[in-house]
Amino acid sequence: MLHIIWDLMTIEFVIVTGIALIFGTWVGFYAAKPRSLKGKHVMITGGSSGIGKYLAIECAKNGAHVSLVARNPALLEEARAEILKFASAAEQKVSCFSTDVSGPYEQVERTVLQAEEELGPLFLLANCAGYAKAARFEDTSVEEMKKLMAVNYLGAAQFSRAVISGMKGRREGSIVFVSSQGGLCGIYGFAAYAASKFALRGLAEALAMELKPYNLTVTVSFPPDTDTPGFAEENKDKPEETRLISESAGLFSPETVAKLLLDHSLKGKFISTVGLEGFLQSTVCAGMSPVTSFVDLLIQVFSMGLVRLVSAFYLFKFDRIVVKCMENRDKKKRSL
Ligand SMILES: NC(=O)C1=CN([C@@H]2O[C@H](COP(=O)(O)OP(=O)(O)OC[C@H]3O[C@@H](n4cnc5c(N)ncnc54)[C@H](OP(=O)(O)O)[C@@H]3O)[C@@H](O)[C@H]2O)C=CC1
Ligand SMILES: CCCCCCCCCCCCCCCC(=O)[C@@H](N)CO
Repeated sequence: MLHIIWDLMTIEFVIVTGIALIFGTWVGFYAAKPRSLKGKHVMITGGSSGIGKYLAIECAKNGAHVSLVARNPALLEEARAEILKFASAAEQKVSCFSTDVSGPYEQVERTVLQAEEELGPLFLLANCAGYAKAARFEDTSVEEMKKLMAVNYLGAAQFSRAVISGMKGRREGSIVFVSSQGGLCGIYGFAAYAASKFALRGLAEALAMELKPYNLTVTVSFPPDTDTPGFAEENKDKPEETRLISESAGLFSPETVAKLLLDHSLKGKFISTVGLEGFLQSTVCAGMSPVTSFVDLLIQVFSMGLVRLVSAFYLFKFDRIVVKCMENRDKKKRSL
């Protein structure tokens, strides 16, 4: 009996994947026309390092003027010089703004105003500034919880709030949020971090509905572990459990994450994922997120049950990791 159900589900999956692939090829190559960035102004918070910096490089390659927002002025200048090398035209500009995204709102507004004076009206805002702190919940200070929320969530919310009226008036533009695969399912060691990344999804969904009539799109990216300076920092004191569980979604380069994110954003896709696990996870977590891709909707409709089953295997594996790590720690303690 069980194997008949399994066979039926497999057949269903193969048919759906087949249809999706044919449609996907058609839509991907012929129908979906990405918007052009030539001469447009793109603002990237967290643009001086990691995913944000590579996103800036991609935008520069596509002919955009780029404004970078981060705290450290030296790092900003360094990134500016690197990004300029990738500009496709001599008149392209890259400007730096040393602003804390979690600082006072007046400062955020001033940064946006100044950047628009220098580089023109904003076409795309990418909220990449953020950080991760991996620790068991009882080892996480309340201060750290507040800071994660202030930088990862409020930072993105304040910048979005500051650019929206202008974009609505112009009837063109796009907002990008960088969440995380840890913003789709809560895992060991990421309690405080996950909350800040889940929050971004709620914001993005509501905003997408508000902005759609104004021809504005919202994209939220859910990257897996990405090889950046921020990732190296997070690894210094990351619990073994968090590392092992995260690893099951793979490790990707910031170039890959940034390229996909820009492509998805310019095509108006709401969800941007990287890798097979990322795609499967976004499928099972599709919920009531906006429908921006017919192919994705088709895949979600026909494979949701099966992918949920696959997710149960992953969760089972994660629980095993947690138990194993606990046993190993106990063993070590006893041998001391
Ligand atoms: N790397 C990874 O494995 C993953 C990362 N992400 C998310 O992607 C985003 C980028 O991460 P990643 O590229 O690894 O990080 P990096 O640490 O390499 O870069 C972070 C950037 O954000 C800036 N930044 C940090 N805090 C603030 C602040 N308070 N105000 C203004 N700017 C700030 C940093 O500059 P400065 O310090 O000078 O301010 C820097 O430019 C983050 O939101 C992260 O949570 C999501 C999934 C996986
Ligand atoms: C059918 C379902 C399949 C799903 C399998 C995949 C499950 C992945 C678990 C979560 C991975 C969390 C990575 C967070 C990376 C991150 O945000 C930090 N590195 C930040 O710097």
